Amino acid sequence: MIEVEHLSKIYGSTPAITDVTFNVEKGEILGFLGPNGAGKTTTMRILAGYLPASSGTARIAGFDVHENSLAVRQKIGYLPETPPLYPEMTVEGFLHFVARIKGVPAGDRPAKVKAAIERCNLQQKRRVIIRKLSKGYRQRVGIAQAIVHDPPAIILDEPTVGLDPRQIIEVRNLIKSLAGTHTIILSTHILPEVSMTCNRVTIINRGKVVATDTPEHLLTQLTVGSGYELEIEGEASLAKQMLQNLPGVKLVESITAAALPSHTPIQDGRIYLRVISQPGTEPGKEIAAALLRTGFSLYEMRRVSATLEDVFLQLTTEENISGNEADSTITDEEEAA
Ligand SMILES: Nc1ncnc2c1ncn2[C@@H]1O[C@H](COP(=O)(O)OP(=O)(O)OP(=O)(O)O)[C@@H](O)[C@H]1O
Repeated sequence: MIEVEHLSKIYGSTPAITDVTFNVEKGEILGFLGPNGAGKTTTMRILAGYLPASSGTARIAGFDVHENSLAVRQKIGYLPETPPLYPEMTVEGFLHFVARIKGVPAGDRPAKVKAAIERCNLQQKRRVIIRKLSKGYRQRVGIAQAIVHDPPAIILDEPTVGLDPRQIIEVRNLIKSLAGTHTIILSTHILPEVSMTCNRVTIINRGKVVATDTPEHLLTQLTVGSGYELEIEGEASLAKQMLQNLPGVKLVESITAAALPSHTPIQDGRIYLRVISQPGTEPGKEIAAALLRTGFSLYEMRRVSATLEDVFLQLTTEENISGNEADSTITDEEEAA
């Protein structure tokens, strides 16, 4: 339904996105995830036909966004970061207006507006002036204006920014209810948004796609993974070597003091290790038995699960290392948390 191939955009001499390629299948919700400045809005605006690309192509329902921009605008609903609302209009009046400019025939407009109002749970507010609505309701009106002409594809740029936790849940549920009948791209810099809402995720950093996959698959593909954290006494290199050879163990690494949970009392002579298991295995019993058999004292053993946050940090950090530049990724993640 949405096909993006080798898309690039350069502002002056600054590349905002470079060689971006991804697809979204019919009925799917794709999360477009990246830190601030990664190039999400630029990509969304090109797809919505509001900005020409410097090179590459994007097609929506088979129509090229540049060559057939009018047809594309009929096929998509777009919610920009700041919803384009007319504050002095009523919700219903505004949606009628949008339906008209989106080319919905006059006879069909009442039914389309009613459907969008119901879908976005705005029945109680349909006669209210937009200026008087809370931010959460305004965001629903923003989504209603994106879907009022019943487009097959919907592009939502950071739809939950600035909402309170209850409103965030409501908007996420609304987006999920649109999947299946609609194809959705949802841009966000908030990780939980992706794992809670999306079937697949494209991760973008510094204008380049660094991964596209299901959230579950991303977790198993990378060196981050589920495993165990250990506090033991003994020689670190011997423990690592011994554990590394156990069946089901993928990786053994030291945990630095800075990475330990803040409540951990660091004891002299103790070593702290993270053992990452092979996907689908649970070598906990073997690890404990091997440690005791070889004379290491085991003080603590905790199961740990990888999160999408680990994947995101790993991918964006690898990108930074290869780009050899500092980045604000950690700050963005702290913000997201
Ligand atoms: N009109 C513009 N002129 C010049 N540079 C721009 C312009 N718009 C965006 N950029 C730059 O392009 C890059 C990508 O910006 P973009 O807004 O697409 O990122 P984003 O992922 O949407 O970030 P955010 O989450 O902060 O909105 C950034 O480095 C930004 O500074």
